Amino acid sequence: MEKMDVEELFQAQAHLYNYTYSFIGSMCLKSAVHLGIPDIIFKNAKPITLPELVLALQIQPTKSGHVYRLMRFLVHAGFFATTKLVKNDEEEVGYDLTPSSRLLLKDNVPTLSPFVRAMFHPAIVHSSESLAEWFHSKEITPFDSAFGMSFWEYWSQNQEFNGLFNEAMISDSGMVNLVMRNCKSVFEGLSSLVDVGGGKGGVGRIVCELLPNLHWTVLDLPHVVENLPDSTNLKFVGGDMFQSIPSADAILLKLVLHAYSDEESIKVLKKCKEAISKKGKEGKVIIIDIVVGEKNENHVSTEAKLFYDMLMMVVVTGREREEKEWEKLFLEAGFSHYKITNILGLRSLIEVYP
Ligand SMILES: C[S@@+](CC[C@H](N)C(=O)[O-])C[C@H]1O[C@@H](n2cnc3c(N)ncnc32)[C@H](O)[C@@H]1O
Repeated sequence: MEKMDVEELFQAQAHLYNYTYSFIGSMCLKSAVHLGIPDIIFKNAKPITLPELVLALQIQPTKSGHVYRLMRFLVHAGFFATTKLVKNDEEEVGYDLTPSSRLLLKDNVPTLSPFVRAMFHPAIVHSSESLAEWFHSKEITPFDSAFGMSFWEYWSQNQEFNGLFNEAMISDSGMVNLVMRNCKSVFEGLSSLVDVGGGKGGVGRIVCELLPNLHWTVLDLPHVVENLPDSTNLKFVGGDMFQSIPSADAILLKLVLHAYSDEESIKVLKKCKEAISKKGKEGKVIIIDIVVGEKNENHVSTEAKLFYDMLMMVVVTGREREEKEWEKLFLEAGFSHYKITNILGLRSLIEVYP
């Protein structure tokens, strides 16, 4: 065989093995979160040596040697960095945080620790294992095949899952909320808005503080909004977006439509159009969600968006859409034009007009 062909084959082998073993990478990340390694390093206030880390972990003494191997992998994967430390004239390696592991600090704002924990829930991991069989089955999603009910039914019936996922959604959406203040102009001039599937009202609190004259209503499923107290211009309503949406100048759908099929999304968008047309004037729908294939994407962000799409395929009926696919939904729901702005990291802001 030619030298070049062999090199290419070995490179292909490495590529294949990397994806075959990426679940081991996920489990190493899970271990780091469950063992609390990011918080231990943060509390140390300076790079931590291996013996210090082992001591702080309070693990079985026989496992100490394996911590080095776990850290070597996680350093390679970019979750920790190493620096050289000199102690008693001896050189030692110190482990430090990287921007990715800073996002895993429990008490930091923002933190993605609850999000990462929830994604490792056995219900998610287990349902993704039946993806291949699902292509042959008549079940709507691999999650339905695995649990005999939809993800939404499982969420409402399982107390632990409900708590874990609500926290996960709050932490994921906290990343978008970081730059929500920069979106003030999108909400200016509106006197009322319904935040459909608005969860615990995270965005509402931020925007209402900036625009005290804007009346913000969160519409979400009754079990999500029960017992949430209203404030001056923020109120919570339990309901079902497929049944009815209160009228307002604008509707916000943040991280909602990607969890639903095209048919379901068109149904919701039609209800939104009715809701913004009731007052005699036509308002707008504001969508915050992933747009796949945007100009400013790099390899890492494209991969994250495509992973999200696979997750939507495993657990719900939704999908991550390219601009053309979004446009098709808007036109079918009776809207005439839209504008996409990309200032929210993995998510984009789409303003849709009747
Ligand atoms: C991914 S979360 C997004 C929450 C919030 N918009 C945010 O960005 O943090 C999706 C939300 O849609 C809500 N939801 C799902 N089905 C719904 C329905 N039929 N009617 C109203 N809300 C619904 C869920 O309860 C959940 O709070």
